[in-house]
Amino acid sequence: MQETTMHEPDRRARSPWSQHLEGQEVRLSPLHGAVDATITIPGSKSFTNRALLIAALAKGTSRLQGILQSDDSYWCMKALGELGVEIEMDRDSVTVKGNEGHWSVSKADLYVGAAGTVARFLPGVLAVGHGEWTLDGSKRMAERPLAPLLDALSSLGADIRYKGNPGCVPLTLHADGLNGGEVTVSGAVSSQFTSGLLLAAPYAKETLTIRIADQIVQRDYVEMTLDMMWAFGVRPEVHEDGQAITIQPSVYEARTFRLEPDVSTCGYFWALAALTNGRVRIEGISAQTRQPDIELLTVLEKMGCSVTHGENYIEVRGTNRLKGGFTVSMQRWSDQTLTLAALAPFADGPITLTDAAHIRHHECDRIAAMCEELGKLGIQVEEHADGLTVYPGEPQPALLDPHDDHRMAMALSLIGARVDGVRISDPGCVSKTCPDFFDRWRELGVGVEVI
Ligand SMILES: O=C(O)C1=C[C@@H](OP(=O)(O)O)[C@@H](O)[C@H](O)C1
Ligand SMILES: C=C(OP(=O)(O)O)C(=O)O
Repeated sequence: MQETTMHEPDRRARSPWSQHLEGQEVRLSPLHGAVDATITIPGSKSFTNRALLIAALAKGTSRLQGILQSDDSYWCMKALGELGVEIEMDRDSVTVKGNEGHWSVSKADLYVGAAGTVARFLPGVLAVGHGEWTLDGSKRMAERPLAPLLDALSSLGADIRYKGNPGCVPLTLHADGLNGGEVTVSGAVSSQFTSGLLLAAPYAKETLTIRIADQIVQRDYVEMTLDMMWAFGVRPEVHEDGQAITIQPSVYEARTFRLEPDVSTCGYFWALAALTNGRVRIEGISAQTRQPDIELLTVLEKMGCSVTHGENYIEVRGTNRLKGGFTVSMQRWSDQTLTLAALAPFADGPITLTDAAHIRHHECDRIAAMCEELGKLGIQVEEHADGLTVYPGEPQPALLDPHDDHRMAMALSLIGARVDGVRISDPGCVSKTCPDFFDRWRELGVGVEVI
């Protein structure tokens, strides 16, 4: 068996909440029989980091229940703590004492890890204050696009100097309040630029209108930001068919808030039911969620699974032969592209995933990385500029590289739950959003050995 060089993970970006930091690889062995479980999943990364930042900007003390404890939320809380925000944790609840954008520490070195939500949401939050902060992140973060957001903030008064690649971290941000007026931003590479401007917008000195130059990929995440702003008492006005949003100067009001489970994480567990002709019920989630990855359920149904929506749960039952032979646009919910790509070899026809060119800018180039790893398993794949086609096949034993990407590791683990001999290097990378993923996998009956 040919074994190629693995991508060197950036371990500095792993938080104290990570696990298997020293683990070289995880060896997976298939479930005996079908999964049959009722489980809960920790809070949504997207809700957690939005709620933390808004609570820090708010007037009063907020209580957030059901937060995610992972690398991405750790770096968010750490940065807020370094700005002088008081955050107290009690299991999965936090209280955050808001300071209305008056950061008490006006000079600090802040680190965002590998968290896109922190890298894209923190600059605006800083720009409303007065001070000078440096911002740095993981090696991959220094390659991920930030320029559309930073250019917009510069045009509103932030003074940003780049220490490495222009438009990327590391950088220094000097702020003396955010101006109002009008600003235009692109949503074609990431929805997070628009969300990052929106979160800060109520604290601009005057009314701010954000114009979106093009089509936002994964638009639901912007809607999630708007919902969260409403929940904390701010009223953004969306106009021009959604292409412009106006925010009056206003202040977030502290709230007590229970966060939803992370639907992106739920996806791996529902997919496990699909793959093993089993049953997985996840409690605490409903189809009414704003989280776009809920769309996975529609595709699982198309593949022959049955989905039951209860009062406070969603259950997936698998099938003994998954159906393929279709194309699906991943533009709105592209975090599940890798999940579907991992299920696809077990379907009865090829599956083509399209409209996801932006995921080449995520934790790794996810299209290229998935094609490479499926290739190592002997699966036929075609790489397209905006996606991939995966053909039915019989995965062969292989050592796989998650490319320092939590979703690559979790998606590839699905294959290890069905066929013998799948090994994945650097199992600790799952800590970006689900540090105990492999314990959960083991509890559901998958053989998991971390060495
Ligand atoms: O705003 C958010 O919480 C997110 C937006 C999406 O990113 P992009 O819009 O950058 O693709 C998504 O992939 C990410 O996991 C979370
Ligand atoms: C793209 C993702 O994360 P980020 O928030 O770092 O963009 C992801 O979690 O799949």
